[in-house]
Amino acid sequence: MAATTQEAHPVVIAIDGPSGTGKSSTSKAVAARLGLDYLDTGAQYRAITWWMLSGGIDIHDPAAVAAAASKPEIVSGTDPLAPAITVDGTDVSGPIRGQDVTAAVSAVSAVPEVRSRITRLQRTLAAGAPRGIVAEGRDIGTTVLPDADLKIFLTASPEARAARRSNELKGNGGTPGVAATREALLKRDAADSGRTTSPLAKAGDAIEVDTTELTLEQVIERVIGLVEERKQRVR
Ligand SMILES: Nc1ncnc2c1ncn2[C@@H]1O[C@H](COP(=O)(O)OP(=O)(O)O)[C@@H](O)[C@H]1O
Ligand SMILES: Nc1ccn([C@H]2C[C@H](O)[C@@H](COP(=O)(O)OP(=O)(O)O)O2)c(=O)n1
Repeated sequence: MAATTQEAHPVVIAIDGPSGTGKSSTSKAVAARLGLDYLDTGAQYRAITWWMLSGGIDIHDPAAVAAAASKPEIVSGTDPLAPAITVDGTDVSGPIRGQDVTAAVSAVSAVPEVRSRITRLQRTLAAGAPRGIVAEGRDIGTTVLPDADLKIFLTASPEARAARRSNELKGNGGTPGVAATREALLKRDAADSGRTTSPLAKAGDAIEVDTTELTLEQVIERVIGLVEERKQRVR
């Protein structure tokens, strides 16, 4: 009998959760170690928000945001070792992390026309990833890639998340304290979980990993372990 050759099918991993749970760090490392593409969907929502703020669009007017949603060209690089994002050809990877964008992104990303545009981009990138992709965000497992091979939902206590973010902002020259950072995170969680279209939510078939007491390396190993387990099961 002729030996059958099995083409490896691209693996799709969805990692969701609130801010500061470790989605970006974990997803980048998992993608790099497994040779997969990486997609930071939060960076795309931040990029369109940056463009709206730069153009003077009133981000609290959903009709104005919806009318402009299809205008900017957003291009995401998917190399986990060199994530890149441009808007109309301009590299915005620095400016999208600013406090102004962080404060405005939940309002912009709640607008259905923004979500449908960005979701389309995300699905195109995932479908074109030759070996597969690790995509991270808020609605990847529920809406963007509901057929993902593995869905992870990261959580952590508000205190741990605020301490991590505050530390990171300090490293970038900012000075917000842990208490202020905690309040801002909880406000964004509430907005992202409470919106009507595709809110932040754990998919029914997602595996929850509480990262509060885990090091980043432990979280990465846990996710890679779950990918391996999943592969064994489908073999
Ligand atoms: N398990 C962990 N323990 C301690 N710090 C972590 C852990 N995971 C991530 N971090 C740090 O916390 C900060 C936020 O992580 P990040 O991956 O950006 O989270 P998210 O993408 O969920 O907002 C980063 O500075 C990162 O290095
Ligand atoms: N799939 C996604 C990803 C992000 N968003 C929105 C909601 C989030 O508050 C912002 C920013 O996401 P981002 O992942 O960059 O935020 P953090 O770095 O975790 O603080 O974008 C979304 O609505 N859907």
